[in-house]
Amino acid sequence: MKKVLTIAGSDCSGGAGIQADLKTFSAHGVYGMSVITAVTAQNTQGVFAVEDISRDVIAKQIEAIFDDIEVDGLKIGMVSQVQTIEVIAEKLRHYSPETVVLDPVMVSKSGYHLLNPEAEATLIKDLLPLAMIVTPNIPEAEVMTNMSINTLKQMEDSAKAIYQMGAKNVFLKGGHLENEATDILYDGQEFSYYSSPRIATKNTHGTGCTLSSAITANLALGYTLHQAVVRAKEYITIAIEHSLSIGKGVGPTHHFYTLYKKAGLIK
Ligand SMILES: Nc1ncnc2c1ncn2[C@@H]1O[C@H](COP(=O)(O)OP(=O)(O)O)[C@@H](O)[C@H]1O
Ligand SMILES: Cc1ncc(COP(=O)(O)O)c(N)n1
Repeated sequence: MKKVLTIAGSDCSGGAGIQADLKTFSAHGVYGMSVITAVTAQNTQGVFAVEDISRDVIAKQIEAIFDDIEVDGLKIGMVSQVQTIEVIAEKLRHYSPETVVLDPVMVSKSGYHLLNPEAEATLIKDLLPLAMIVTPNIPEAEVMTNMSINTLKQMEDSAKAIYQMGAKNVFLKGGHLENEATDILYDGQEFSYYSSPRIATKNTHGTGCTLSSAITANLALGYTLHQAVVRAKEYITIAIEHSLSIGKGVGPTHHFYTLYKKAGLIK
């Protein structure tokens, strides 16, 4: 069985972060492991508290995994603080895993800064070069490039600018624009486009976490980058289509729809 790791924050309500990542991994039939960078108190309505895990305990979690278990794919989500980023980068440089997906999580859908704004430059400097692919949403790409993005052309310009910062592949998600949900991949030479009809739902809590975990799982399973992205886009589209009206706010995606349907548990 392929073994896949998420380095991210915990979302106690189970919609985003570590919890979304592990559900996505399970749905892909890979063995999920987690290094927790921060514990958040959040739900479908907002983020109410965050406690960052110490540098030392993050280091120990990473060592505990890599010193014992082969890691076939790894994703990085919420990293909170400069010291969190520095210790992750130091450990990854030591263990040099090949397949690293970086989701540069910055602000939650409810507007909470999950990444300290002072740590944005460190994330770009220390983590971008270690990643095989980086998956910003539009607000994150705007922060990274200081550009405003309202059109597909502006998405392309921003993806190019992120590539020039040292990313090997840039997957810019278009969920925050109107019309179709079009994401783009830039590999330094050409653009590929991945579109799906926009689904009319408010339940998109954790979509970014889910998508980057699905890319990671598919890469670990041996798919090429392009195949992994196509499969992940299919996965997130089904997960949003069957998203769950759990809680009073922005509900989570459905990770097991396809599995349950195949098993005859959903008619
Ligand atoms: N309403 C929607 N209908 C269909 N796909 C969507 C919708 N909202 C987001 N997506 C897709 O979900 C994925 C995550 O999108 P996005 O919302 O841009 O990221 P984030 O969750 O990081 O803010 C992307 O593939 C995007 O195109
Ligand atoms: C611990 C944690 N990590 C990431 C997100 C971003 O979630 P979204 O994908 O909805 O932007 C979150 N809300 N909480």
